[in-house]
Amino acid sequence: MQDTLRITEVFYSLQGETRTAGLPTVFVRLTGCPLRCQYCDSAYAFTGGTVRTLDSILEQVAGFKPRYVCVTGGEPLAQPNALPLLQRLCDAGYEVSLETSGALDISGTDVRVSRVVDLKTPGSEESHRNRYENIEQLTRNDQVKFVICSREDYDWAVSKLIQYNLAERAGEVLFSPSHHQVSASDLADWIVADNLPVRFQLQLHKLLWNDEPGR
Ligand SMILES: C[S@@+](CC[C@H](N)C(=O)[O-])C[C@H]1O[C@@H](n2cnc3c(N)ncnc32)[C@H](O)[C@@H]1O
Ligand SMILES: Nc1nc2[nH]cc(C(=O)O)c2c(=O)[nH]1
Ligand code: SF4
Ligand SMILES: [Mg+2]
Repeated sequence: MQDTLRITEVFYSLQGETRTAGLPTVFVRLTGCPLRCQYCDSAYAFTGGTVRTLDSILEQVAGFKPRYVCVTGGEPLAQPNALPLLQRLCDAGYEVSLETSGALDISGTDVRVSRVVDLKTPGSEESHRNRYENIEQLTRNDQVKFVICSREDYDWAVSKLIQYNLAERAGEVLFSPSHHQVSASDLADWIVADNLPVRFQLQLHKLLWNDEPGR
């Protein structure tokens, strides 16, 4: 029996988020997530999916001839075979990123992977799941993300930024508005007013394609 993963979709699009936003990227979306963030835009990946071998996933990715590959979900790290998938994608020469909730241990991932660790804010209703031990693992190749639902979430994110010295520890700190839950321009204004060392983000794929699955 070969190594398998449960997969919701594999698609080629423009990266909508993170430090590679705007660059053509293959997405591998793994099925299943132990969290239930109130804003989740990927709830269609909680169930269903297809069990596939690593070989078949690698072969499909190669068909797009990408430079960038993003492993997302669902929660990728909830499936043990996410780790060999990440390693094999790196071995194949792609620049690999991993989107993770930060609720599971990130320490087993290949060092070549840029881990995008979402620190869940109180407004997500899943902040009790944050695994703060992950912060010690972060390197300059990694990214930390806050999805902000309100001014209270913003203030919370600033307190974590300072408490854990995140701007020094990670290569990027990303502040993104929760889609339609906080004014994007208000969030931008708060960041400028506070002179924060963070990168403001909008989800480009929602502006371009209104959140269609597979984009
Ligand atoms: C769908 S999750 C999959 C990976 C992982 N489960 C996680 O939460 O990071 C990918 C990213 O989309 C973000 N996201 C989900 N719903 C969103 C929304 N409504 N607005 C903004 N970002 C959202 C998540 O916070 C996360 O950073
Ligand atoms: N275009 C595009 N960029 C993305 N970046 C992260 C995504 C995700 O769902 O994790 C995503 C997505 O679903 N689509
Ligand atoms: S952890 Fe990620 S996939 Fe899971 S519910 Fe939250 S945003 Fe959605
Ligand atoms: Mg998405």
